[in-house]
Amino acid sequence: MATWIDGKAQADALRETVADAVGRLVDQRGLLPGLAVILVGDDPASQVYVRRKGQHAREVGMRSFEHALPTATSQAMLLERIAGLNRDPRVHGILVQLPLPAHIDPEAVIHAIDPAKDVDGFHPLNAGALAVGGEGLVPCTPLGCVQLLKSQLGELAGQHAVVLGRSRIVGRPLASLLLREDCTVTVAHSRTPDPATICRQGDILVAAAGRPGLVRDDWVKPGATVIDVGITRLEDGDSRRLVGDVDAVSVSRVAGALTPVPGGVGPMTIACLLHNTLVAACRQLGLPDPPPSARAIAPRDGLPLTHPHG
Ligand SMILES: Nc1nc2c(c(=O)[nH]1)N[C@@H](CN(C=O)c1ccc(C(=O)N[C@@H](CCC(=O)O)C(=O)O)cc1)CN2
Repeated sequence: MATWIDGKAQADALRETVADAVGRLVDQRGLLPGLAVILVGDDPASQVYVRRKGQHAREVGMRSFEHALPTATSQAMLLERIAGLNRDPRVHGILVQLPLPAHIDPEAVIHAIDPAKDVDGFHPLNAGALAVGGEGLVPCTPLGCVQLLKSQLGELAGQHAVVLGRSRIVGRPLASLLLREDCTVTVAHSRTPDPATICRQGDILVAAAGRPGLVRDDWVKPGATVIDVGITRLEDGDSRRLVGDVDAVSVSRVAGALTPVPGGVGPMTIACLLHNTLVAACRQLGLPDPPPSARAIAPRDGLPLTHPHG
């Protein structure tokens, strides 16, 4: 039976570390990191995530700037808002919540954000830096996945990691990050023939395909560490539930360890956003990067065998 990797507990620990570092920055340097989050439209899930980002930013002692814009906002108006935030010295991190309404080109929006404030790590300068092993800002979900893997396995060097999915937000940057950790990396995607056979070769398997329940027990190498990035809302009459890309019931019988949905990668995404905002603030002021979170990446043991969040 697999061990559950508790992303919520890891995210709590990372937020505490960020809060300590923010406290030191305020006390010793008089610097208050600021995070600006822009939401266009009224997608209910995005509203939840944006509200949580603002709330968690305030809880770790940062300044939070929340910009809720109507669905009809034009691309030009959005770009103007971003230009204002790029100029604002109180703002060290800028994020535009995705997805955007169909009339707005996400590429144009991502390009408009100052790369030094791009705490999502999506700007081509940051994506390029990650691809060539340079110093940029790293997308939050892949960063969270690597922290969860390190919490479980310690050293990742030499592990064969299979990443299922090649999106710009998760699959591609995660493959680069895992290479940086000296893993052997295979990326499988929607055009890969026989993905089950490829996935079954992974000591680490990250499912980021956006297809609920795709990964079943016969896709998983016995004892593998499985990270489930998928979050799909299923509604069945009055009942609603969140499901991942992994069929947790069958996979938990084969895997060595597995992240739950909810309570796995999702909470780490927001905690890593706060970490990125802290890093961005330090860099903009010419200060050294804060040390990586010892508490959040220390291997843990004694984890429960039951699903940690019900
Ligand atoms: N600009 C961005 N847009 C989006 C990103 C992103 O990283 N940057 N990622 C996702 C949404 N997202 C953060 O924005 C996100 C998704 C899920 C969670 C989370 O904590 N999920 C919980 C379940 C919460 C629920 O009840 O719905 C969990 O998995 O336990 C946090 C952040 C797309 N857009």
